Order: sequence, then structure tokens, then C-alpha cells
Amino acid sequence: MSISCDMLVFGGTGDLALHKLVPALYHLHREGRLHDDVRILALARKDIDRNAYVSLAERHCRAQVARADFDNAVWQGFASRLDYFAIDATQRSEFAGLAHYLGPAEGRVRVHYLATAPNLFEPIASNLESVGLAGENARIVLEKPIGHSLESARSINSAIGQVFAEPRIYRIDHYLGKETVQNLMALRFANALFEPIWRAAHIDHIQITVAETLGVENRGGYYDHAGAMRDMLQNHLLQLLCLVAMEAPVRFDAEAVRNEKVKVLEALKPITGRDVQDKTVRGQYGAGQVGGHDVPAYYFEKNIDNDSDTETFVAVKAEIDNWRWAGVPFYLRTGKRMARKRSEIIITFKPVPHMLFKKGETNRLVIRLQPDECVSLQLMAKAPGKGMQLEPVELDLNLAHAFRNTRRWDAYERLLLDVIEGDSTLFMRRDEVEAAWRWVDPILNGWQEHYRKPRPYPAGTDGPEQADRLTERHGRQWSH
Ligand SMILES: NC(=O)C1=CN([C@@H]2O[C@H](COP(=O)(O)OP(=O)(O)OC[C@H]3O[C@@H](n4cnc5c(N)ncnc54)[C@H](OP(=O)(O)O)[C@@H]3O)[C@@H](O)[C@H]2O)C=CC1
Ligand SMILES: O=C1O[C@H](COP(=O)(O)O)[C@@H](O)[C@H](O)[C@H]1O
Repeated sequence: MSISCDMLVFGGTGDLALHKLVPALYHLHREGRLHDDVRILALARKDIDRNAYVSLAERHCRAQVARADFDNAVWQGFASRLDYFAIDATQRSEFAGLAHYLGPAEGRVRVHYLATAPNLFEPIASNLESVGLAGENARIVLEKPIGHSLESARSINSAIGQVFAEPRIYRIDHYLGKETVQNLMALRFANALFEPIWRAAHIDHIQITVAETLGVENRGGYYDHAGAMRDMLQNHLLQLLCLVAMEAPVRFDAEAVRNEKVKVLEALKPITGRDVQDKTVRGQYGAGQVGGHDVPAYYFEKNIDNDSDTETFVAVKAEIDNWRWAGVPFYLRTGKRMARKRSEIIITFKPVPHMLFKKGETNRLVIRLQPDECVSLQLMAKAPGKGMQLEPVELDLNLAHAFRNTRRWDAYERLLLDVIEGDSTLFMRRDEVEAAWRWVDPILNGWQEHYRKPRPYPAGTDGPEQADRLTERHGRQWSH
């Protein structure tokens, strides 16, 4: 399907637009997935002309795209789709000029991608409406996090909902666009093998880790008001948890998939008041070494208050109160400046009911999203030689090898194409986002009252030692 479209990127000079969106659109262009008529318009306040924007975009694109995939002639073709429009998106009066620039839609889809801070979502939507740019052919894409609490998320959702009907709102969570995340659904719902054992009777616990080696980079101003809970756990990690825990949807379409995810979020056991001291761990990185380089403490990073209490690490023991998952802890953790970059889901099965051999470990299914994409099942096998010496062996499905002739798409490529094509299966519905905040809000409130100071951890480690106690208290261990 190839659809004629105007793609407006508000925040077009920002980090997200230049590092992710422009390179993703370049790839889509390069692979011939964009209709010849697709125009891309970057918008921000900065007073620059088209040429200056194209040079800026080219510089970033060259840095992000693999050398073998960057071609000057292809770039020229892509650049001819690009333009820049300087606008202060809070100023309604400036939108008349935008409508004039765009001209009549004439059957084109209009995608308004808000790669801006969430406080601009409401004014942009209402300003677009005021000049007729929010009609039936228009879609709006909202970046996460949607708000900073349940109340603010509701307020944003209501304001956007006044202008755009729910099916035309695309709340993006780029983790849902990652190849292995979708493979998780394929694994669960296209293989008969797993369903019978995918439940409390056979699973001991589940770990979801998203560890980054990066610090806050240039995003201190935003991050210091967000922290790891709002930046990562409220969205990416809870989405992963939903995909692991949800029931099979009746169809693979937007409503059916999202209905099942909401049920999981609604079944999360609340963590309130002093519970936060037992079931959560907050951390903040201090100075340390990452990849052999010295890195500063969080409170010395750019735009961070030096007495900041913002967490750069969070670990939570989550529980799902339903038949399938009663009694199975889901240990979630995410952090910046950790020992190594990895995103993985580990399902640890229960031990066999009666062990015949001296040594036996439990089976584990590892679904790795980053840095490599693979699914691996740890089984016990007999080591060669005399006697029944058992050793764990891995049954590996390396997705990059299995599909070695296919380029791996970046999450934003898939999601941008889905928006253009009008498929919201991999986007979050309003009730989903609000259900996630409904669970997260009491934790944030509990922290205010009972857990203000994050635990320090040296950069380049697996987080504060208190995180180990979260699992060890119940006889489990984080994977290292
Ligand atoms: N960066 C990332 O990796 C990710 C970011 N996000 C989310 O994406 C959003 C954008 O993040 P990021 O790109 O990092 O932010 P940046 O601060 O880098 O970019 C913000 C952009 O908004 C523009 N802008 C600010 N105020 C206005 C205004 N009044 N009118 C028009 N344009 C304006 C800025 O340009 P100018 O100042 O010239 O107007 C700039 O282009 C945030 O919600 C963030 O949480 C989500 C996932 C990952
Ligand atoms: O949404 C965000 O995600 C990135 C991590 O994304 P990944 O695809 O590199 O795993 C994170 O660095 C950023 O703080 C957060 O806003």
C-alpha cells in the first residue's frame, strides 16, 4: 500500500526528529515504500530556511544510517520531499500561514507528528483545528510520555479527543515497533508449544530488563522532571509486560490486541503507601566508568539540579491479580549508565517436580530485544562422557541470522509507515495509557512520602544493591 501524504513533524529540529524520524523516513524512501507524493515538513521555532534544514537533516542522517545504506543520489531524492516551516506552535495566529503553505489536502492523508514536549500537544491540536488542518484526513501522533500523571494524561487525552477522534490518534511507544517485540506475539500465538505452560502453574517468575549505558545526554531538562519511572517504566516496560501476560486476542487487529493489554494493566496489583519500600527500588547514578571511560555523576550532568532526587534507575516487583498469573512476580528494572546495554525478557520456569539427577537448573526462555535480537531456550542436557552430568545448553534462534538477507527495520520505520497506512495495532489506546498511569501514580505518590532519596549506584554497574534484595528476598536472582 502506498499512500499520498503530508507528514508534518512538529519539533523537527529536536533530538527525536533528527536522530530517529528523519533516518526512518529516509529508509522508507530508499526502499520505495513512500508514495511519490509524500511531502515531509519539519516545523520548529528556529529561524532557518529550507537549505539549512536539509543540511542539518543530512548531517544527522549520515551519522545514523549505516554507511552502506547512505547513497548521495537517494539522499537527493529524499531531500526533494523535505521542507522546513518556522512556527511557534503555541501561537494560533501563525497557523494560518501553515494552512496556506500546505494548500488543500485533495485526498492526501495529513499526519501531524508531535515530536515535542507534551505541554505543546493541546495547543498544537487546537491550533491545527482552528485553521481546518484537523479534518477527517488528519492523524495526530503523540510521543510518550503522555503527561506526567494520570490527571495530566487525562487532560491531554481529553483535549486531543476534542479535536481528533480516537481512531485518528496514534500514541506511539517505539518499543512496540521493535522486531523482537512483535516476535514475542508470534512466539506466543503462532506456536502451540508455549500456551499450555504459559501460566502460574509452570512459570516461577518473569524478569524484564531495559538497561542503557547512556546517561541523560542533552535531555537533562526533560529527564530531571521525568525520571526512569515516567520515561521508561510507565510506557515501554509496561507494554512489554502486557505482551508477555495478555490473553490471546481474538484477531490481530488494533481493538482486539489493545483490549487484551488493557485487561492486564487493570489487573496489576496496586503498590501504595509504604509498599513502595518493599516492592520498588529507586536509584541514581554516581560517577563511574562505562565502556572504559570515566563518566560524571547524574547531578553533574547538563541541566540537572545538583541536589536532584530524580531516579535514573527503577526496579519494581509487579504482580498480576488474575487466574493466569496469580503468585508469579514480574520483576521490572530499567536504568541509565548501567554496566551494559541490553533489553530482555526472561521467563523462568518452575523446577521439575522430582529431580532424578544431581544437578539441575530450571528452564529459561530469554527473549532479547537489544543489542542482538534473539530468542533462546535454556534446557538441561547431559554432558558427554561417563555419568549423568547435566549442563544447561541454549537452543538459540538468532533472528538476525535466521533472516540474514533482510535488513532489520528500525522501530520508527515500521510505526511511521503504520500511521501513514492507518494501522493503529502497535499504538496505545487512551484507556491503556490511563490504566498504566493509574498503576504508576500511587507508586510516585508513595515515593514522595516514604522514599524520597534514590539509592546511589556507581555508573557502569547493574544498579543499586537494594535491587538485588528485591529478588533475593524471594529466593530469586536478577540475570547478570
Ligand atoms: N529524544 C528521544 O530519544 C525521545 C524523545 N521522546 C519524546 O519526544 C518528544 C521530543 O523529544 P526531543 O526530541 O528529545 O526534544 P528536544 O528538546 O530535542 O526537541 C524539541 C523540539 O520542539 C521544538 N519546539 C519547542 N518549543 C516549540 C514551540 N513553541 N513551537 C514549535 N516548536 C517548538 C524545538 O525546536 P525550537 O526550540 O527551535 O522551537 C525542538 O525541535 C518528547 O515528548 C520526548 O519525551 C520519546 C522517545 C525518545
Ligand atoms: O523512550 C525512550 O527510549 C530511549 C531508549 O530507547 P532504545 O530504543 O534505545 O532502547 C531512552 O534512552 C530514552 O530516555 C527514552 O525517552
